[in-house]
Amino acid sequence: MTLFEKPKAVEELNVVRREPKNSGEETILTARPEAIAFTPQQTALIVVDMQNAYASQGGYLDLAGFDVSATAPVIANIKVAIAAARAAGIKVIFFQNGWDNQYVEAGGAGSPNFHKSNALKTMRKRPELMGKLLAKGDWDYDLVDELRPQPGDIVLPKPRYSGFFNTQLDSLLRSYGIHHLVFTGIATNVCVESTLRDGFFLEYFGVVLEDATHQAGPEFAQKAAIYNIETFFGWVSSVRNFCDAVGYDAKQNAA
Ligand SMILES: C/C(=C/NC(N)=O)C(=O)O
Repeated sequence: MTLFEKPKAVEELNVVRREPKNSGEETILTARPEAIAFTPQQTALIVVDMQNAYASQGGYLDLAGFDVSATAPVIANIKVAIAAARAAGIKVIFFQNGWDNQYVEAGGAGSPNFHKSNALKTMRKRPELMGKLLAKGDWDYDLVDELRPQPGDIVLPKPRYSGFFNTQLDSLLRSYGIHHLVFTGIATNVCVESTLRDGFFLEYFGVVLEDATHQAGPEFAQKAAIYNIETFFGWVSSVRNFCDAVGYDAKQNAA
């Protein structure tokens, strides 16, 4: 079997294929509600906001009262997905959410972000945290140690939940000829879903690897986001299926 040959099990299934057809060698990702075909050269792996703020104890979500105790397996799964993407020639794009340490980019009281951001609200309650939560240059803003960008990866700062808002994402994807986006990161129900939705409106095919994501809030928020994506905006798959699709043996590469 060559690297991107279709596995027998999915050959017979209903497969979503973009038209005009992808120009490179195609592979098929097992997903819900149906399998989806993509070419690695026209696909990006999007790593959403894997910062201490969202994934570490003592980071913003934790301080704001959200449960981050189950993020370690998510980090480990994202690490595998990143390695598989790099090995297959899939562009890896990291997002970092946040603002300058004076919070000018967060918007003032004229911005809904000022009123809805739980980071900003937490800092208004606890002024000693001002200049720390989601502030560029602080530990909270940094990507977690386990997920470090490498040469060839792209790192994009973003000031709001959607990765398409006020960033270079759309123009970068267009210049690379990328139209399939594979999503990982935190939080499924906020920045992952917002970015995937905006991508849908811009004609990008979005797939979320559900075991490489984690919600902000109760478990029903994860279930609802996954339901929305699977039913209305895109496709849902797993890190294992992604590795299989690109011919990456996670076990062998872990050794
Ligand atoms: C709640 C929240 C989520 N961000 C994200 N990266 O999904 C926030 O930024 O306040």
